Amino acid sequence: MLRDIDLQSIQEVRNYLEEAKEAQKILAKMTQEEIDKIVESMANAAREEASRLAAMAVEETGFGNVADKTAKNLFAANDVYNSIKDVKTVGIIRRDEENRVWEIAQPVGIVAGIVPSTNPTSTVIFKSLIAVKAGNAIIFSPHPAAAKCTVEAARIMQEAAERAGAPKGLISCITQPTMAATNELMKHKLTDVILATGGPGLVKAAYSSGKPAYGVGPGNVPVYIHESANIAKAVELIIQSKTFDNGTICASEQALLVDESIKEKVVAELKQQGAYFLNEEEKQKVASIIMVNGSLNAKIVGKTPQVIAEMAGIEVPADVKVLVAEETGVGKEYPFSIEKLSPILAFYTVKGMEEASELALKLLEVGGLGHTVGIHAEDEKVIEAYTIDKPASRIIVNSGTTFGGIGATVNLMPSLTLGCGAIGNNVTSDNVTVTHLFNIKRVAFGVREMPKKDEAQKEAALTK
Ligand SMILES: CC(=O)SCCNC(=O)CCNC(=O)[C@H](O)C(C)(C)COP(=O)(O)OP(=O)(O)OC[C@H]1O[C@@H](n2cnc3c(N)ncnc32)[C@H](O)[C@@H]1OP(=O)(O)O
Repeated sequence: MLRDIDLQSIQEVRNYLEEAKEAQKILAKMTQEEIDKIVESMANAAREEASRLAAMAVEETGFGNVADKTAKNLFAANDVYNSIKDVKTVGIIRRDEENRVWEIAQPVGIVAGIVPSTNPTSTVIFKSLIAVKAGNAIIFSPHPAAAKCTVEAARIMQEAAERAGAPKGLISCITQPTMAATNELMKHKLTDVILATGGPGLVKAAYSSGKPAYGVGPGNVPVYIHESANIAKAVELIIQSKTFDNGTICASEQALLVDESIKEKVVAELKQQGAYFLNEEEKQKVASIIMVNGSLNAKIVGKTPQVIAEMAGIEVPADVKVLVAEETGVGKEYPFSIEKLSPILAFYTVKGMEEASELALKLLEVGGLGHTVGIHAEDEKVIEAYTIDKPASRIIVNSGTTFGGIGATVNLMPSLTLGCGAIGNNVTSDNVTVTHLFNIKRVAFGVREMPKKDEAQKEAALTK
């Protein structure tokens, strides 16, 4: 039985879809220069509003911190923008005269953008930029716990687009987030593609909608520290990455797999750089708040180690950056082994690469198949042997996995929607970007002829 609010929100979606259809028709007639001007204006506005949107997101969700959320918004406004601004997306985008094939960009039309509560404004900036650059309209479905800041981010993007000549209704956002509205958006005949970033339930709903969908599965990133690693540097990179926005990015480190031969040095370095190793009693207390009803407890997501410690009934010094628990088990019965989206790390000791490999696979099977793994090592032979069979779409070497995964510190496509490939139930293993939001039509000229029928028969007789 639908409630009044469901009916109202469904009507809101239908109105946005009608407006988006008209807006996209206008956009589809624009030149590359006109579209580029609009996208540039959007990126500029995102840059100007980065810190205000970050503050709104922290206030509304209680996840992360303003400085890092500002950096995340700026990552979308700068890195993502720079990576797409020169991509051709209008008309004939490639002429291969040697093979006589031309490629023509065809916008997908209307994109449904599902936005997670962990990255509620940066995802809007990112998805708006790639959708409009590819010639599409986009309608956002915000997470209920982050609706205000997501609506505001979409408003800023739309107004900036309009200032540069875009039509009304190109970018919009559901203001009353209900599952009825989100389902309407995902299933409606006017919706062409879904870009779903968020919790597993919603990604599954996107795949079941019958529409083409780019969904993003969960991460559970294991990071191997091999004995050849530069330990001090590796620990510095890991702490910076793991603590960014209090651990809310799905490519952030979840478990360290450390060679036994260097364990003592790694532990000392971690302690030196702000890690707090939980004793057995403290470990049990923290373990008891990591999960509720078999899933991650949203109350610990994006919180500081001090807040998490207090929730667990323990006390840690004010300068602690990350909580670490030594662990040997893997699976839902071992809460430290799951994706925690907070500054909590599991620490495993391994006897060399083979054991690390087996353990990494088990950790990925708990919930991060196809997502991301990391390795810190100087020996390239080890790097090659370790990485080659990993079921992960991004294998980040000697860099924090948060920044590596999203393409900030390695040469991967800058993105806030990270595909996990078929093994993660995703259609792509790419970092999703503008090229995923237009289709390519190919004009192919005849360059050879099929053999004529009688000639083909003669040839067949001769070869008998
Ligand atoms: C590159 C990157 O970093 S992408 C990051 C993407 N990854 C993630 O977001 C991590 C996965 N997310 C999660 O695990 C969870 O969202 C958490 C732990 C962060 C927060 O959890 P919670 O808010 O408690 O739960 P959840 O996100 O599942 O949603 C709560 C409710 O809102 C509903 N909801 C979520 N999104 C929407 C939406 N767009 N529209 C309508 N309803 C929605 C859910 O269906 C759920 O409803 P229910 O309580 O009736 O089942």
